[in-house]
Amino acid sequence: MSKLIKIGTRGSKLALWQAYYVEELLQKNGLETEIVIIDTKGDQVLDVSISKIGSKGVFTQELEDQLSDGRIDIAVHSAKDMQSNLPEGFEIIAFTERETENDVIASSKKDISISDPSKPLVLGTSSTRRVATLKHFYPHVKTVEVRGNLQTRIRKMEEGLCDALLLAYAGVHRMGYDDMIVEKLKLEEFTPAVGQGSVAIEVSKNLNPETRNQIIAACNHPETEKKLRAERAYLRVLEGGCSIPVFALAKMDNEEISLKGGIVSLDGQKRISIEVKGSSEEPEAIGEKLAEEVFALGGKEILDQIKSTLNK
Ligand SMILES: NCc1[nH]cc(CCC(=O)O)c1CC(=O)O
Repeated sequence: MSKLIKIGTRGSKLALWQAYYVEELLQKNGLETEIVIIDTKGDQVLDVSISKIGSKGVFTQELEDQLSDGRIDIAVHSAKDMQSNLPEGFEIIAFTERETENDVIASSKKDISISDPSKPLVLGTSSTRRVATLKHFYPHVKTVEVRGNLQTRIRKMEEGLCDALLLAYAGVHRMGYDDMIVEKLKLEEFTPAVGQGSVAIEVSKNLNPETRNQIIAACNHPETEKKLRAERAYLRVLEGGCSIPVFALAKMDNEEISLKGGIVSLDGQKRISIEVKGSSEEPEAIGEKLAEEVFALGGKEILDQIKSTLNK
């Protein structure tokens, strides 16, 4: 008999969607499940920007505490929100099949365009990558910081804080707000954050091997896993979490991975974006090669400058 799998998740609607999605994958494979909702620091502190709370583990710490003592067996997260280096004793064992990776503009208004400088536009976002990318490609667009879950952000937009929101397609789609999408942004400009669109399953390294294998068989999407390993290796070299404006997107064709990625300075002045290729047998090596080449082109200076600004 297989054991009951306790799925730990944050309580936001998007987090719950992810938990139910994973639950369904597990149940389809004959596993029994239970969902445990856990409150995290990132959910409680809504008035301080994430980059100021300290990016490390604001959304993951409490889930890891419960993984350690066995109150939950797996923690479900947006892959994008996972630090590139997990604390000792934890590992990601599965990445679910990736959703469309693009960023999108979502609004209740219809006449929104980011490429027409004659139309003033205020976009709500709290991502340094999105703000810096806008400054680089669309300097006429103004931004305002909007935090909170998707529902809260939409409410703030409708109250007039901004004209539209800049969000991941995956989240908007999962929450059923497709009809608010006014523009799907180009991957070449708004290259997504590492991991965007996939759901990651984190466990304690003490999880019993049989359960571990059952979870992998039920939930892991091997192509997504290889792509995200390449992307995450890039992020690991840069020691960045989701608060640093770096980006990377892997594509896989047969057994070859091409990884496009780079970094953009906070003021949008400098942006490096390149592509490297390699064998999907060694995805991490591709991510490391990307980091090396980005650094060689001046990325290290941009990164150091970003880190010193964010740590002030
Ligand atoms: N940083 C918050 C976050 N984490 C994951 C998603 C969306 C779903 C995903 O990318 O998997 C979002 C919202 C957003 O960026 O618009």
